[in-house]
Amino acid sequence: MSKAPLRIDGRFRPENILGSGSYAVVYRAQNFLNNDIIAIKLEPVTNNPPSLEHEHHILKQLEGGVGIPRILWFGRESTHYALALDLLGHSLHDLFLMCNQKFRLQTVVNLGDQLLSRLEYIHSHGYVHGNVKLQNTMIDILEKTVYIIDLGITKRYWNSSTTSHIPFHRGQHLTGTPAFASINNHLGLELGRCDDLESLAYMLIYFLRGSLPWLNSDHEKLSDSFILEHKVDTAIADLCEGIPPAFANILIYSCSLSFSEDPDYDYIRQSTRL
Ligand SMILES: Nc1ncnc2c1ncn2[C@@H]1O[C@H](COP(=O)(O)OP(=O)(O)OP(=O)(O)O)[C@@H](O)[C@H]1O
Repeated sequence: MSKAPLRIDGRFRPENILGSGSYAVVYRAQNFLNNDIIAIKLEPVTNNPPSLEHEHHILKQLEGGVGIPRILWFGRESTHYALALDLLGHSLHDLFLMCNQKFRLQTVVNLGDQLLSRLEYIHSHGYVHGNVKLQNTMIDILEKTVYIIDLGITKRYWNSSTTSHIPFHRGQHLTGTPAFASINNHLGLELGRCDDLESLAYMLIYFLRGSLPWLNSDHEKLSDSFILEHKVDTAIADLCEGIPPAFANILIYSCSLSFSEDPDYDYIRQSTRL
C-alpha cells in the first residue's frame, strides 16, 4: 500500500500500524489538537472496488449501537480515503493466543451472548456482516464490551424499497476468512443471517476446543477448498465431542435455517445459558 499521509484532516497524525487486511491498513493515530489517541483506517483511492466508503455508510446506519465502533471522521486525504474511529483494545484472536488458546466456559458463554447481540443488531438493520471471525471482534477491557469491526463487505439482505428479501443467487466468491466461513459462503451462495450465526458457532466451538479439525497451526494459509472439504466431512458430533451440547445445538440450528427465515436469537441465547 502507498505511504500513509503525514497528517489527515489537519489534525490526525498516523503513528504505528495496528493491523491490516485485504483492502486497508489501520494505524494508531494522534489527534494533536486534543492529544486523543484514535484508530484510523486508510484505503488507497485507487482500490477497485472501493470499500471504505461503503464501510462508512454501513457504520453510519448502525451508529450508536452497543459494540459498534464510533466514527470520528471520514473523508479523503490526498491518495487515501480515511476513516477515523475510536481506538479499541485487543482482537479476540490476539486475546485467545495470549491465553494459550484456552478460554473458560463462562468466558465463552459471555462472548457468545455479546456477539449474538451484535449480530442481532446488525441483522435488525437489514444487513448481514458476512465476515464474522476472531480478527473482526475486539474487546474494550474497561467497558467489558465486545465490538464487531470490519463492515467492508457487509451487505443488505433486506430490500427496503420492496420490503422483500433480496433474492437468493449463486456465483459469488468466498467473502472473508475460510476458517469460520459458513458452508454457503464456501459454495459462493448469497449470504443470509443464518451464515453469520453459523460462523459464530464455529468461533465458540473453536474457543472451547482450542482448535478446529480443518485448521493447523498455520491455518491462514490453508486453501478454501481444503477447509471446505474437511468442514463438510466433519460430523457435528465429532466436532463438538467433549464440549457442552448447547454449542452443537447452535450449529445445528444455524445450519437448519433457510436463507429468508428469521432466526430465533432468544432460542440461541437460552441454549448457551447453561
Ligand atoms: N478501531 C480499532 N482500534 C484498534 N485496532 C483496530 C481498529 N480497527 C481495526 N483494528 C485492527 O486492524 C486490523 C484490520 O482491520 P480491519 O479488519 O478493519 O481491516 P480490513 O482491511 O477490512 O481487513 P479484512 O481483510 O479482514 O477485510 C484488525 O484486525 C485490528 O487488529
